[in-house]
Amino acid sequence: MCRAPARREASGHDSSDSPDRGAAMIDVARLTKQYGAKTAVDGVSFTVAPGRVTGFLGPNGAGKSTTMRMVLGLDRPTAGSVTVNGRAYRDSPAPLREVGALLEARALHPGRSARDHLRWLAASNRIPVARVDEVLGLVGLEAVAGTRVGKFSLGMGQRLGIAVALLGDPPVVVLDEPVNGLDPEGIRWVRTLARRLAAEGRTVFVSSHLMSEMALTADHLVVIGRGRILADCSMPDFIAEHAASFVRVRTQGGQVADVLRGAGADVTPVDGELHVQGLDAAAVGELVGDKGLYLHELTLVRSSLEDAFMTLTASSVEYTARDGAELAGATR
Ligand SMILES: Nc1ncnc2c1ncn2[C@@H]1O[C@H](COP(=O)(O)OP(=O)(O)OP(=O)(O)O)[C@@H](O)[C@H]1O
Repeated sequence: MCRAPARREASGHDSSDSPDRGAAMIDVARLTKQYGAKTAVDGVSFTVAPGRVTGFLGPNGAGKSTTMRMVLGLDRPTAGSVTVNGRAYRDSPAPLREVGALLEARALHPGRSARDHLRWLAASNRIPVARVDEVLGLVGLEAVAGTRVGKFSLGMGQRLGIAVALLGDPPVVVLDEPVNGLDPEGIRWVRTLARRLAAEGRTVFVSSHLMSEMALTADHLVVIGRGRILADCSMPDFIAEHAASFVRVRTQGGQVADVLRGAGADVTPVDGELHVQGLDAAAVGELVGDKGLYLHELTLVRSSLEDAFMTLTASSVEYTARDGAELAGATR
């Protein structure tokens, strides 16, 4: 089901209990973050499971980055808890080996080369230095490994950020807007990488504003709006539940619409075509054929993730604009 999970009690940050090391997952329990009077995250609970890509979606200001920052111990929850592999991130003795993360705001030393940056991180996390060239290869930055990071394009910076995330070969990977600034080839590369990491059994948690990209990348979705969970379900279930598919029919005259309505279908004329719900394409074709009528087009139109997302979050967009175009812009 595509519902937000029932609220449950916070499990606390106690890391002394034996964590379930076999299941490298992120467990968020009644997580709340307040900034003064503003509740950025409001009692959110969900689990990010291994072996699949979980997409994290929500309009601007929904609380995605704040949640991800709390997962990574960069922000302290006002209430509730987050555990990764059974314990709080800040209690991990080797965080980079446990969770690899790419966050929107990167703190890179502009005068340092990509290789030196990674070597410094490897040394301070007791990661073998040989892993540095491995990850540079993985993200396609070998040729510019000696270039100062300050000269990097946005896309190269994103690749370096992903190299940092993968440096410790972690079982859990958190990527906040990983395709920002990437060209189409880079976007495809991130998609393939995320899917491969999940296929290797890792826990992959990704936020993105690019719906078409998320639809191709994620197996499971957690959708947040105004700090609350709106949906937590598989990609197909989310789309099926929040956006209706229909059969598009082109024909001449009104007889076909009458036949379909007579069979109980819901028929809406739109710009010279009929949008039919309540009958599948085969049934439409057979009914019309039985009456000896002709069709010029018969197409199943599947609704997109974007349709479903817009339907679900329409009332949750933080900066709702009167103008429809601005509203679409508010969800990027
Ligand atoms: N440090 C802060 N101080 C005050 N308010 C904050 C702070 N960080 C975030 N907020 C507010 O908390 C809410 C959630 O912000 P957050 O950045 O988590 O949303 P988001 O879903 O990541 O949005 P976006 O898609 O725009 O990045 C917003 O209203 C934001 O203005």
